[in-house]
Parts: sequence; C-alpha cells; structure tokens
Amino acid sequence: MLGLLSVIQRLKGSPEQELRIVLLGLDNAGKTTLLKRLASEEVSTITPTQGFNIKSVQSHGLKLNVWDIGGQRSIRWLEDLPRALFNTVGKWRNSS
Ligand SMILES: Nc1nc2c(ncn2[C@@H]2O[C@H](COP(=O)(O)OP(=O)(O)OP(=O)(O)O)[C@@H](O)[C@H]2O)c(=O)[nH]1
Ligand SMILES: [Mg+2]
Repeated sequence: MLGLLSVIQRLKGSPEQELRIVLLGLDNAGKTTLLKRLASEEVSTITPTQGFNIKSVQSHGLKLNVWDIGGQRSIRWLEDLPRALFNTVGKWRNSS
C-alpha cells in the first residue's frame, strides 16, 4: 500500500490535485480492505462488496477519489464499466 502511495505521490502535479483510482480484482483480493486502510477506518468487519463503493479519501497529502468494485463473479460485468468509459472518452478525443 505504501508502495502504491509513493508511486501516486511521484505522479501528482500539485498538492490540490485530485486523483481518480479504480480498484479492480478478484473477490477476496483485499480491495475494500485497502480502501478502508487508506481512509483509516476499521478493517475487522468487512463483507464482500455488492456492487461498488465510491469514496473520497484524504491521504498522505493527496485527495483520492476511489472506486472499489466488487469482484464476485455475478457482478464482474461492473469491471467492464470503467474500461468502456475510458474507451468512449478516448474515441471522443480522437474524433474532435
Ligand atoms: N492476511 C491478509 N488478509 C487480508 C489482506 N487484505 C484483506 N484481507 C482479508 O481478505 C478478505 C477479503 O478482503 P476484502 O477487502 O473484502 O476483499 P475484496 O477484494 O474487497 O473482495 P470483494 O468485495 O468480494 O471483491 C477479508 O477477510 C480481509 O480481512 C491482507 O493484506 N492480508
Ligand atoms: Mg470489497
């Protein structure tokens, strides 16, 4: 986690900058635990994510807007959502 934060800190341009992060991975990988640790919240009672959580976290001088997407097979289609959004935005940029 600290490794991730140090990479993010190197990427950021200014202290006011916001970063958007999408957490993707198999169920039980620890995505929600990571998000709660970042937010300094209790991590002892985490249940599998149904759908997704979106949280704004102030951590290590950074403002992070984090999407934590549930990894269970039944809701794995949600993983395609951000990819589809990035592709669509890319196509708009290329066509303008
Ligand atoms: N030992 C160990 N257990 C962890 C770690 N991170 C998470 N866990 C445990 O792994 C289990 C699953 O963690 P979650 O954070 O719910 O995993 P998730 O990726 O959000 O799972 P879904 O919401 O189902 O997609 C929990 O019982 C956590 O306590 C870790 O770094 N080490
Ligand atoms: Mg989860």
